Amino acid sequence: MIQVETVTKYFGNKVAVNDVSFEVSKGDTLVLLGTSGSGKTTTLRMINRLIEADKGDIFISNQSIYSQPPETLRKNIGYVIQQVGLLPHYTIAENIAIVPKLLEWKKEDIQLRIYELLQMFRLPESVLTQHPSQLSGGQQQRVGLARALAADPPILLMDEPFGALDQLTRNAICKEFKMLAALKNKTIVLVTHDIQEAFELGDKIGIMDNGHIQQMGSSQELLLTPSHAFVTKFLSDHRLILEMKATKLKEFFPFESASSKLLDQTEEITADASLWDALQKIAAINHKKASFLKMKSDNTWYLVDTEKVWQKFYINNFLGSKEKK
Ligand SMILES: Nc1ncnc2c1ncn2[C@@H]1O[C@H](COP(=O)(O)OP(=O)(O)OP(=O)(O)O)[C@@H](O)[C@H]1O
Repeated sequence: MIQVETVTKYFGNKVAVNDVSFEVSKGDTLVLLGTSGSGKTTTLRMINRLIEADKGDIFISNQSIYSQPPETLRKNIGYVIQQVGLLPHYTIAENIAIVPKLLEWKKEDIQLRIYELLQMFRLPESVLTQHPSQLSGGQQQRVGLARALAADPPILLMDEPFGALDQLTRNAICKEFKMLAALKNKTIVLVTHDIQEAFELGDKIGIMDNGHIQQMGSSQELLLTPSHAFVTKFLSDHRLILEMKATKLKEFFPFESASSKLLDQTEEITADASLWDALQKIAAINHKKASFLKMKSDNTWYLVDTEKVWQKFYINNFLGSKEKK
C-alpha cells in the first residue's frame, strides 16, 4: 500500500533521513521507533508531503505521491500529532468536520458521521459545542483521532499520538486504539519513542538511528534476531517484558492436562494472548504457584505451573538466543 524507496532528506547540509526504504502492506501498522532526532517525524511527514524528499520516491497504491497535488494526496491520509492540532477557535463539532467539509459532504452526512465518531471515541454529546481548551488532554486526543478518521481515510499517519498524555491515560487510550474496529483495516504509520507502545501496536517496527532504519521486523524478529548492535542496545532495558509480550501462550501449551474439579478457580484466555497477559491474569487469581487456563481454540483446560512457564520462557528466549550467537 505504501512504498518508501531510497528516500533522503537534508536540512542545510545535515542529512536527517538517509536512504530509507520500507513497505507497509494494506491494513498493517508500521511503527517507526527511535531516539530523539533519529529522523522519524521527517520520514512520516514526507509521506503526506508536509516535507518534500530530496531524493527517492514514495508510492501509495502504486502511484507516486509526486504525481498529484499535495492537497489531493492529503484528503486520503489522516494525520494525528502529539499536540493534537485542534483549531482553538473552532468548536469540537467544527474541528471534526474539517475534512468532510473540504470534501463537500452533505450537512446531514457530516452530522451523522460526527455522532458516529462521538460514540466510537466515547465522547459525550456536550463536547460538540465546546472549544478544545475546555476538554481534558485525553478528550482532546480522542477528538484528534476522531477528526483524523472523519472522512474514513485508508491511511493514517500518527506522530507520537499519545505523547502528551500522562502514563495512565496514555495506556488506556493506547489499548482502546488497538481495539477500535474502525482502525482494523487502516494502513497506519505511527511514530513513537515509547518502546512498549511500539511493541503493543506495531505489526512491524522499524528502529531508526541517525537517519537510517537499522532494522525492520516483527517484535519477535527484533528481540530474538537483532541484526545490529544498536537494536540490541536500544531494547536491552525492556527486553524481559517485551519478550513476554511478544511470546504467545500457544507457544507454551500444553504443559500438563487439567483436572476439572478446580475449574471454578479458572481464568479464560485465548491461545493468541501473550505470556504477559497470562501472567497478569494468573497474578490476579489468588493462587501462588499454579493456575488453570482454558484455551478457547480447543476448549481444553490446562494447568499452568507459573514456575515452569518462567523456566521454559527463560530457556527458550535467553539461553536459546545466547546459543544462537
Ligand atoms: N525544519 C528543520 N530544520 C532543520 N533541521 C531539522 C528540521 N526538522 C528536523 N530537523 C533535524 O533533522 C533531524 C531529524 O529530525 P526528526 O524530527 O525527524 O527526528 P525525530 O526522530 O522525529 O525526533 P523527535 O523524536 O525528537 O521528534 C534532527 O537532527 C532535527 O534537528
